[in-house]
Amino acid sequence: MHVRHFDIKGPALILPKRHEDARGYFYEAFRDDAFRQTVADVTFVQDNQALSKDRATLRGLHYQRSPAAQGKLVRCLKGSIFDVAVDIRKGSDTFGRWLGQTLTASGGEQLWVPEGFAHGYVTLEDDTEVFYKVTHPYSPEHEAGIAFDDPDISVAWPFDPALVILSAKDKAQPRLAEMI
Ligand SMILES: Cc1cn([C@H]2C[C@H](O)[C@@H](COP(=O)(O)OP(=O)(O)O[C@H]3O[C@@H](C)C(=O)[C@@H](O)[C@H]3O)O2)c(=O)[nH]c1=O
Repeated sequence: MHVRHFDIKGPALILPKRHEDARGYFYEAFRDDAFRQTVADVTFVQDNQALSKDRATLRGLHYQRSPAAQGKLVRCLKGSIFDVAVDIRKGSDTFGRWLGQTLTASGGEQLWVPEGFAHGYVTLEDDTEVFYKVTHPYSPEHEAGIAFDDPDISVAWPFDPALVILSAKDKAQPRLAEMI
């Protein structure tokens, strides 16, 4: 697998090596030893899968508070997304900055979003399925969110913010400044 890093320290883009033949392809979608050595020495404890029926469905920006903070390893099983991580690590040089990456089922790219980041994505196609591994179990009492359109963060989402499809919860998320 090939690993790329970003200006914001911590997150990584993972490009698994695909073996193609006449039948199709084979690849190691996740390998614990390689991940620990080249990306992060973490243990994944839960796998999540989400289907979004419509293009422009936006989920986020979400995180779990300490001591239930989660690292997330995100990929697309069907369709494609624009996946976003926002640095909310207190004292970080890049606090409040975001990075975005297109993840496609056809390309197999994976984004590693460590603890200390809020995470969100928007679907680029109808019937998009997202799969992600997390390093801490779901804990509703530690769930938190930030408005996807917080002007202090200014994520360049690939859709008009007025046109995205949101959950009731995500329509009412606070701004990052209100969280501190
Ligand atoms: C996240 C989660 C939700 N649920 C339940 C709660 C609720 O009834 C239903 C849907 O939950 P949500 O509306 O929070 O789903 P969703 O908006 O897809 O939330 C997810 O968004 C992305 C961006 C993330 O990064 C994830 O960590 C998670 O927060 O699923 C679980 O049972 N386990 C879980 O781990």
